[in-house]
Amino acid sequence: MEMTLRWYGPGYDSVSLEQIKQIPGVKGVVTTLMGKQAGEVWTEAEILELKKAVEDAGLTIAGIESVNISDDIKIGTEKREQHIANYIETLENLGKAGIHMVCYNFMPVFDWTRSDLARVRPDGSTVLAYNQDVVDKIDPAHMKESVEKMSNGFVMPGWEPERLSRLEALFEAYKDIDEEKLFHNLVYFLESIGEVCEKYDIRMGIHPDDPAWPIFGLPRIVRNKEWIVRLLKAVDKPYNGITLCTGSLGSNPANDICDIIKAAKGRIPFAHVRNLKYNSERDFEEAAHLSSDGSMDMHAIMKALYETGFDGVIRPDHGRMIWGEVAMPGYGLYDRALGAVYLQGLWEAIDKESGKN
Ligand SMILES: O=C(O)[C@@H](O)[C@@H](O)[C@H](O)[C@H](O)CO
Ligand SMILES: [Fe+2]
Repeated sequence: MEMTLRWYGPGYDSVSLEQIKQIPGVKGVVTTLMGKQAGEVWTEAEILELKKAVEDAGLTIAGIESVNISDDIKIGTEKREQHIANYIETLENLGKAGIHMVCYNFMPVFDWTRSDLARVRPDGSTVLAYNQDVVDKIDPAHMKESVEKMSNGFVMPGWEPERLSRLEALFEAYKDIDEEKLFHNLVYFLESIGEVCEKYDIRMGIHPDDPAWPIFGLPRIVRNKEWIVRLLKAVDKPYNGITLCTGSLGSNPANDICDIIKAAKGRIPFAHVRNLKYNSERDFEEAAHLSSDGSMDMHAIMKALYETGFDGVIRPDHGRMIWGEVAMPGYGLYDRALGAVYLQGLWEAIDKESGKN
């Protein structure tokens, strides 16, 4: 496994590459071109510039998180073909630059959703949290204002101002899209990019929906073992894989993460490993990565990855805000660094005890 940290790119991240380089065991980052709108081409020159910035700091680009998919592709509008052609060109340019892992998601309109970006935990840290009752009261048309107030002035992934100002039109465009249509459009997209992925040995990792159930009346499909297995079978090629995100899949306690890891064996190019604390059926909050701080068994998760031969890119996911750090919610340095080292500690122990090494 290759331990990394997510880095948002020059000008977008409060964490520097120099800081990331000092986290033990972290040799690479997963990054993106933040300024790009979904549907646009990433040129070779832009990719090489990003690559140079990372490599000049002594790190590597282990993969891209994310090359976002436009709503036109998800809905299947007449702009879909052009956007897919642009996506293929982007993959070609990434492949030429030696980048072989790409994360994306297929959530309509929103990326991840939380009701609280700074809930205070008993230890005084603040975390992202989700409460269904609060979300049920949010009028999606006014979400722009609420999110802007909550995000400390940072741009949140998937919640870019450009997208939020088109909410009403977007909801309208999705009105006939149910789970089956969305799934069909996802398969269509994956089939269309097969050739370029195979040519450049690019492994695509779809990120699960977060939380793992439909919200605001919009369909969400990458949310449990059944859908994941169905998707892996529908395009049964090594390039079609998943980003195993424990926090997203784990938002639904009915999801057995270790079982999903086993079911997706060999098809997990990327893993996001973090812990959550369930407070009730309708409320969860993020926790430190350490098992005892939340509700998940991180040792069992790392062991399932180990035992299924996981050889992909991995990163800690959302961290708590601790020690007075001011950063994009979930993406400070300190708690993610603790997470990266803890996960490597688990892996080292599992590896040594396996007797294989
Ligand atoms: O929850 C997060 O912050 C990330 O895991 C997602 O934003 C993820 O990058 C996207 O869904 C993948 O496209
Ligand atoms: Fe994730």
